[in-house]
Amino acid sequence: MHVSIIKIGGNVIDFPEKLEEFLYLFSRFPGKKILVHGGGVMASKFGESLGVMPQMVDGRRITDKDTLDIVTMVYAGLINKQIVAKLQALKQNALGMTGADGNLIRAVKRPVKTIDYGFVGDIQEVNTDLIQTLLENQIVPVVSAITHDKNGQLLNTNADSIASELATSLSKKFKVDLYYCFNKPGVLIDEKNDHSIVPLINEEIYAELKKENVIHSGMIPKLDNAFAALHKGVHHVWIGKAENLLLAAKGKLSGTTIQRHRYDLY
Ligand SMILES: Nc1ncnc2c1ncn2[C@@H]1O[C@H](COP(=O)(O)OP(=O)(O)O)[C@@H](O)[C@H]1O
Ligand SMILES: CC(=O)N[C@@H](CCC(=O)OP(=O)(O)O)C(=O)O
Repeated sequence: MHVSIIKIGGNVIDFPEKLEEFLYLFSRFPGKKILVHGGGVMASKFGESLGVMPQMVDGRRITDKDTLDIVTMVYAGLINKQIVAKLQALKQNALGMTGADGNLIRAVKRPVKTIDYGFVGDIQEVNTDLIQTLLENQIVPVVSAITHDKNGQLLNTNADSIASELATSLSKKFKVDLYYCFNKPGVLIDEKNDHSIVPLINEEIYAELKKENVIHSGMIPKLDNAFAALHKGVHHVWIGKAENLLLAAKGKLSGTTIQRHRYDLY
């Protein structure tokens, strides 16, 4: 089986017409597929409206008890169910899940080192048998950024990490491609210039661009997750604009392809 894992970020989800367009393209995406979604932008706005201010460190949300309740309501509730309903309308048999549903993703609360992230989960195990059963029955899993520790505690886990870990675990059984869709057309040399796409990136280029601060903030965990997935057996990793998803599926260069080393050939 060939499985595609497609991740959509909060900057697209927050714009209803962009989300609608993306979900239409996702519904046309060929083969077995899983949708992983974040929703960080909406969670921050919703939290602020309730007086809970967002606190991010290295692209990760510090998640206290109130924040955990908010992200659970926003990711596992509102966003997940809206996406599922829209995909059902597009004739996709979507099934919305958190990591707790069917014990899909077990995580541990991140140990406190220099920073206490609170209820943030690091993924330990993925129930690949469950995913296989769903995919074999033509069901499209829609996975939100909430995991659990199997002792009754929900945890907040970055959606890029969920996509990477799902891809890595499934790659032990299947050929897996990973697509990170966001609001820019790929990794850019100049963030303000959509034409400055880096078509291929390897760890050497990544290190240089990071040093020069060309790559920063949310793009760092995204690329770390992308390289980790490639190292652990994922076949192909792509980063690009949500609206270019189908071009990417056809192998047309429309965003950034991640390569392990300088001389890897895709
Ligand atoms: N070199 C770069 N090219 C493109 N985006 C970059 C770059 N460096 C940093 N970024 C930032 O990374 C962000 C994407 O990360 P993030 O906000 O976590 O994505 P998502 O929308 O998937 O959650 C972009 O919106 C952009 O502001
Ligand atoms: C621990 C942690 O940082 N969790 C993320 C999960 C959501 C997410 O990743 O959303 P985007 O893909 O839209 O950024 C957060 O709460 O922001």
